Parts: sequence; structure tokens; C-alpha cells
Amino acid sequence: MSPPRYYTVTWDQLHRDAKALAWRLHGKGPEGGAFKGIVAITRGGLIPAAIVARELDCRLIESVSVITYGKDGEEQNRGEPTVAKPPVAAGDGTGWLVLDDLVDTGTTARVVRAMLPGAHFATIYAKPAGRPLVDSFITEVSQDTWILFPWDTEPQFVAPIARSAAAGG
Ligand SMILES: O=P(O)(O)OC[C@H]1O[C@H](OP(=O)(O)OP(=O)(O)O)[C@H](O)[C@@H]1O
Ligand code: HPA
Ligand SMILES: [Mg+2]
Repeated sequence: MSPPRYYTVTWDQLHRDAKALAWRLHGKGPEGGAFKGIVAITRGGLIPAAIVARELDCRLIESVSVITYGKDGEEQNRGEPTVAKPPVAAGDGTGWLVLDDLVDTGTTARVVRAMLPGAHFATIYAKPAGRPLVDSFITEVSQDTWILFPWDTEPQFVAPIARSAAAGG
């Protein structure tokens, strides 16, 4: 079943929220200093990771690829996750920052946390079911809200109110 609500995120808003996350993470590395490096959870974590890395002056970026295929052709009805590429450079994660765009059910975060138990785990957005799995986040949305990211959407023509009202819309 599709969730009834959408939360649309523009490029501008994503940049602002990622910078807000960088402010929150500043000084949260080992002994109150910088993180050793960033692990981006592909693909959604790649752009937040680039923005946060720029703000925190972090140049060492690792990635972890977790693939959870949609079941029955439905993006929102997801199956079991598989790790297509482990974050080898990050060891057990101690001193590292892990970044993703959001945590929803927590399935992805659980898999990555098991590989990197020592890392600080951060997302820009969080839903209640996944929130306990992240150390830092910026904005919480309800579980039945689907976040529309700018890379998944495009602006399109919308009929004027008068015309859509006349059509009964
Ligand atoms: O908490 P969860 O229920 O695991 O959902 C959150 C994950 O889902 C999305 O990734 P997705 O698996 O769609 O892949 P993508 O990042 O490659 O688009 C999102 O980027 C998170 O990684
Ligand atoms: O709310 C969401 N939006 C986009 N991708 C997602 N993957 C899991 N939850 C979401
Ligand atoms: Mg993802």
C-alpha cells in the first residue's frame, strides 16, 4: 500500500539541511575532533556525504553499497538487503562518520551498523521506526510520509485551479 503523504525536498532545501547536519556533526569525531573519514551509503547517501565532507573538510571517503530491491515491482515494498560492496577502508568504523539521506524502517542502517559498530551514524531525515538507529539527524517525518528527493523528481506543468476545478479536480 502506498503512503498517503509526500514530503518534497528541493535541491536548495537538501543543501540547507545537509549543512545543518554538518554543523551538528562538527567536533563529534574522536576526542571531540574531526572524523577519520566518511562512509557514504550508496546511492542516497552520496550527495549528503559530498556536502558534509566539504563542510567538515574531510577528504577520505569510503562507500558501502546496500541493495534492497523493491518487491512486486513496488519501490515502497522492499525485500531483503544485500551488501554489494563492503566499506573496507573503515575497519570497524571507529572514528568514522556514516552518512545516508534517510532512515525509514532501519533495515539499511541495521546492516551497516553491524559492519561498522564503532562509527557515528547520521542521516538528514528520519522516520520513527529507524530513528533509534541513528546518532544524529536533522528532520523527522511521520512513518507514513514518503520523502521525495530532488534526484527522484522533476518540476512539471500543473493546470490552473479554475481549470482543474471545472474538470471536477
Ligand atoms: O531504513 P530503510 O527502510 O532501509 O530505508 C532507507 C534507505 O532506503 C533508501 O535507499 P534505497 O535502498 O532505496 O537505495 P538507493 O539509496 O540506492 O536509492 C534510502 O537512501 C536509505 O538508504
Ligand atoms: O521516504 C522515502 N523516500 C525515498 N526513498 C526511500 N527509501 C525508503 N524510504 C524512502
Ligand atoms: Mg539508500
